[in-house]
Amino acid sequence: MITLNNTKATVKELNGKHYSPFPEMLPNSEVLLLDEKAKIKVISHYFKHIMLTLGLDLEDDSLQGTPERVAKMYVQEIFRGLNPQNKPHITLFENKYNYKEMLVEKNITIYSYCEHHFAPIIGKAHVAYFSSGKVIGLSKINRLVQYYSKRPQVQERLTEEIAQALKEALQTEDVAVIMEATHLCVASRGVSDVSSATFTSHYSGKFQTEQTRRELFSHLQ
Ligand SMILES: Nc1nc2c(ncn2[C@@H]2O[C@H](COP(=O)(O)OP(=O)(O)OP(=O)(O)O)[C@@H](O)[C@H]2O)c(=O)[nH]1
Ligand SMILES: [Zn+2]
Repeated sequence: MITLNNTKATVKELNGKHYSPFPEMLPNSEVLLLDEKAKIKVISHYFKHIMLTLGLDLEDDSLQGTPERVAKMYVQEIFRGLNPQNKPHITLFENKYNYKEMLVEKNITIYSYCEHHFAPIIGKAHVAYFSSGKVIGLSKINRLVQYYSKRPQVQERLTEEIAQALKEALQTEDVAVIMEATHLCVASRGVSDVSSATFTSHYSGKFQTEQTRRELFSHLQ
């Protein structure tokens, strides 16, 4: 039995490569208390079960480390946006230069994962805003997009979360987010359509007017 950080969580060690019953699920409230190391331990244990259930040979030296590799990848990389401690610190500057026009940060790489299949969502985000007196460090826009992407997502929520975070950071409603992405759960399995893409957008404040949107689209062409 392994005890994790004083929580009631216990997991039974697998007996060699034989399949054992699933360990008891942790309630969500206790999962949140686990630190990264403990989460990696629990996820690798479950992933080992998945591999064994699929009939994979965990004695194989190429597969032996896979449960821990996957667990580390989930916790420290592709789902790191689930940990609020990883939220980027946003640097704001005074708009001393009195820049009044639209700022567009385009072609920000999106690499997210669909929450239904845990398959990649790959695409681009374009973000625009008008300053309300504060200017954001450019790279912080990319970092915010990355942070919300590193979660199991649906594209609609991802678009809204980015828009909301920018509004809070910049203290303005004048924000637009446009996203175009390919969902590998649509392309590589199921309906297997490799050419379709999904387009989502959020327009608020000044971006609700036709003229401002036209200007934004002209920058994106
Ligand atoms: N709205 C929305 N749907 C998504 C997104 N990513 C994946 N999906 C869809 O989520 C749906 C899940 O539907 P289910 O019927 O439960 O899953 P499924 O049986 O695997 O469906 P198929 O993909 O059609 O084989 C699928 O239609 C996916 O295409 C997203 O970002 N937004
Ligand atoms: Zn999916």
